[in-house]
Amino acid sequence: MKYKALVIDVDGTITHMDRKLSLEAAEKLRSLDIPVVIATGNVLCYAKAVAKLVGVCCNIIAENGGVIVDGFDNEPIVSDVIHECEEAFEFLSTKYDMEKLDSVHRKTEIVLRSNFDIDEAKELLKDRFPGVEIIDTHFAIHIKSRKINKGTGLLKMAELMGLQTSDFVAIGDSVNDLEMLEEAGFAVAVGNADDFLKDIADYVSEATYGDGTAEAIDFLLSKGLI
Ligand SMILES: O=C(O)COP(=O)(O)O
Ligand SMILES: [Mg+2]
Repeated sequence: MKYKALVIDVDGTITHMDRKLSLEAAEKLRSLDIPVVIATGNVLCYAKAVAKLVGVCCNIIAENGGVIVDGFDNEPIVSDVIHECEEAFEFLSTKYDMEKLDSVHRKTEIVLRSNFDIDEAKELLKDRFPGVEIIDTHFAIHIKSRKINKGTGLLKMAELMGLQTSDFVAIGDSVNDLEMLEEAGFAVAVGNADDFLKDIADYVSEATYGDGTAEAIDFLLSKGLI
């Protein structure tokens, strides 16, 4: 089977831990003759810049599926899920000294500096705010709605592109990629990925970060899968 598109995470998958872009991964993505969708927990404007500079513009799943756009100048689809996240944040702010990140551009979730006990916060939210989850991507802490994730984002993006989610290869590194990899037709975890992601992947790269993405793309090309 030849997959028709690729959906790829950004931080930890085409960037290193210091968030510097892997030029090798960018080169590989840019050279593909199938559409490449950027899927990230970052905000839309950041994801658009990534897509433009990497040269894979511009089908984007931003804010972990909360914001979706299929074209640089098209109107984004923004999920109306911020309210419960805000309420959960206000509640946690009575317990911890919390710092919001990227709040000016964020429309569907709240991202925080990792300076509080996340496991304790998860317990505090569990019964009070069942519709909200806290996830740690190793790059930031997200208070997000359980209604959306990169998997629901991929479902919507596939519809917009006239494809099935099974037509996609998905590549990721962290907890916020799990649903996307489960939804796609072929799942790739880079070498630095969390173990639970490697457990469900069809291919696990030896190499890490962008080198892992480059390795996976070479593998997929060598097998005629893309
Ligand atoms: O936004 C984050 O926390 C991580 O970003 P990513 O989804 O591109 O890895
Ligand atoms: Mg990531």
